[in-house]
Amino acid sequence: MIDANQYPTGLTIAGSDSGGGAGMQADIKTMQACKTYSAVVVAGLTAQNTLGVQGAYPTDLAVIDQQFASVMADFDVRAAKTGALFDEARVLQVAKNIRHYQQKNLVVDPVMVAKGGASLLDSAGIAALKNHLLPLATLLTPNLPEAELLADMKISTRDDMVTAGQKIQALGVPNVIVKGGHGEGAVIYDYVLLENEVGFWLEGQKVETSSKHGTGDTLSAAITSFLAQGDSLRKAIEKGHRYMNAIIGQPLVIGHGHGPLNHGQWSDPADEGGKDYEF
Ligand SMILES: Nc1ncnc2c1ncn2[C@@H]1O[C@H](COP(=O)(O)OP(=O)(O)O)[C@@H](O)[C@H]1O
Ligand SMILES: Cc1ncc(COP(=O)(O)OP(=O)(O)O)c(N)n1
Repeated sequence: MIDANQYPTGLTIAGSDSGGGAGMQADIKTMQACKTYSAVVVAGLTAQNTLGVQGAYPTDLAVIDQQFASVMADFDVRAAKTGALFDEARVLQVAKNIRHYQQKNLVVDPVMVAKGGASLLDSAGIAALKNHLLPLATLLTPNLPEAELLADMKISTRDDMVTAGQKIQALGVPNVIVKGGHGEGAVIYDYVLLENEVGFWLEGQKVETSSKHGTGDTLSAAITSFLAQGDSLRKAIEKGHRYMNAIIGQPLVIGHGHGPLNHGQWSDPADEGGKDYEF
């Protein structure tokens, strides 16, 4: 028998991707692969596939409240993450609930634009995220375009990534990863800046694949999983990065556009053991 201590609960507060590759579907698959149970607050529905987003339908505000109430009444949510939140009203409603339930270990993935170019957060939503959600976050995980917008600067070099990370931290979030997946070159560098620590780099060989829909969701969900399991933030980030590197090299060729990741099942080779179960 596996109980809530061995298989802790993480929460994803995100949009649904009907194509199954990104959004809450990527989060649920990631958490399952990383051995964390996932509860969900659906912030909106998208009609989406590997070719793009055909429609986006934010959830009623009262329904967001009700989902939070249901989840929080029954589960011990040890870590949570946010994904696509669509607009100012959804961001404010989520922030209100995070405050109300005093949710700790909050990873905010400031999802703004899908790979196909569709907007998943309008400009008032970006301002609300910056002013109301970011101060509640344990960790913010912008990609390069999101970091450029939040830090209000162009990012062309690794030095720029460092400066952007510092500027974003100064906005009021203690810990930041500036993800380098959109960068040039054979190696991808993610810059990690943790509270009271010197920044460091996580490196990975760039995998040339069209199957990388949902990479950002997956990384943030993996980190959330490991936080739920009680790992330190640094360890959770390092394990999340190892998980990403392991799965991105096993692409699924499904659909006709940006294919999904193959989330699979994963055991961290660096783990000393004791966290593996028979399924
Ligand atoms: N082609 C790739 N090969 C290896 N790792 C990648 C690749 N693309 C992205 N990653 C990794 O996936 C994670 C998400 O990065 P990124 O793609 O920048 O986020 P987003 O999906 O939010 O745009 C990062 O850890 C990054 O290093
Ligand atoms: C519903 C929904 N949420 C988030 C995203 C974007 O996810 P991301 O991990 O940034 O992946 P890409 O879309 O950039 O591949 C999404 N598309 N849909």
